[in-house]
Amino acid sequence: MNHELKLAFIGGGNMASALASGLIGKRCGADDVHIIDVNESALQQWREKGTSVAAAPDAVLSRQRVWVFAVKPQVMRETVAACKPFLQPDTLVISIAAGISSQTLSGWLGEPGKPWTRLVRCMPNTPALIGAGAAGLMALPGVTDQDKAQAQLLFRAVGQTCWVDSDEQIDAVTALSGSGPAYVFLFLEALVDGAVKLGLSAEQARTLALATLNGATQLAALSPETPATLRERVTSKGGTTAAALDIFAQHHFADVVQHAMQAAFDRAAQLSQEFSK
Ligand SMILES: NC(=O)C1=CN([C@@H]2O[C@H](COP(=O)(O)OP(=O)(O)OC[C@H]3O[C@@H](n4cnc5c(N)ncnc54)[C@H](OP(=O)(O)O)[C@@H]3O)[C@@H](O)[C@H]2O)C=CC1
Ligand SMILES: O=C(O)[C@@H]1CCC=N1
Repeated sequence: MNHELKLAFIGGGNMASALASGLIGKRCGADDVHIIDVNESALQQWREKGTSVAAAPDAVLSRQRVWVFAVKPQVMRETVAACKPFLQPDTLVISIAAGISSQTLSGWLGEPGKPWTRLVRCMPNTPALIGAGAAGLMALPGVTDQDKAQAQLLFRAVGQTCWVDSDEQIDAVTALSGSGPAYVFLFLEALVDGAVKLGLSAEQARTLALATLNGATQLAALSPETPATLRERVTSKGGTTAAALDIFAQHHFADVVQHAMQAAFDRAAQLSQEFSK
């Protein structure tokens, strides 16, 4: 275990919990992690995990080499301002907030005319909770190779990572894998409800629907064939799958998915505009 990794989460909610649960015991000890959160019940849960906690930024932050900002975008500016007095020249700052651009963040963290560029913007997702996350990362010029390796190590501990080059691409990652688990859960709910309407019990439906999503995605990941070919293999001419896929096509399923992703992407850009003022 790497006890060199001294980590702070500023905001200890859903996403910080998902990340920390993969990291503690694997990349660092609980006592290497410091949590700042305004919510007393969240802090109590962290105390039980063995981390140090504080209700407001404190001097412990100065000793934590990596800071992960994990508060909602709406409170990010005031949170950054409160933490800023504890920044050290070698602090690696990581933000996981949706829709706050690296330029805006580096302005908030830096001084007039001297933006803070030791900054990684990251978009993770909640399956990190079980080590099956997907995260896009982007680094500003002040990030050293060692910092990059450190950030990569952090998020690799809880899933797959992918470096991207721009804030726009982070917004695209947000629309795909950041928000994506919610799309999959929606599809799962629809499959289960559909199966119950067709006469299966909720338990039977859940077991088979989960196994189908899991099996199909594993097959797509392991097979050299494209998803389109794998889909065709399921689809017998004049058979049941063709009947179902006809309905998806009539309702423009692919368009609906792409419109939904565009809305997530646009919302990220809109947040980014709002918070750059
Ligand atoms: N949830 C997800 O799937 C993903 C979320 N993200 C990003 O992660 C960030 C956090 O999201 P999520 O974990 O879902 O949010 P949560 O609301 O679960 O967690 C945020 C935590 O921060 C606390 N908090 C509020 N204000 C402050 C403050 N000033 N200082 C310290 N802590 C504060 C909140 O307390 P209280 O509840 O009392 O306000 C809460 O405990 C967001 O920016 C989001 O865009 C990124 C990828 C995926
Ligand atoms: O819904 C949101 O804004 C956050 C970002 C990605 C997932 N949850």
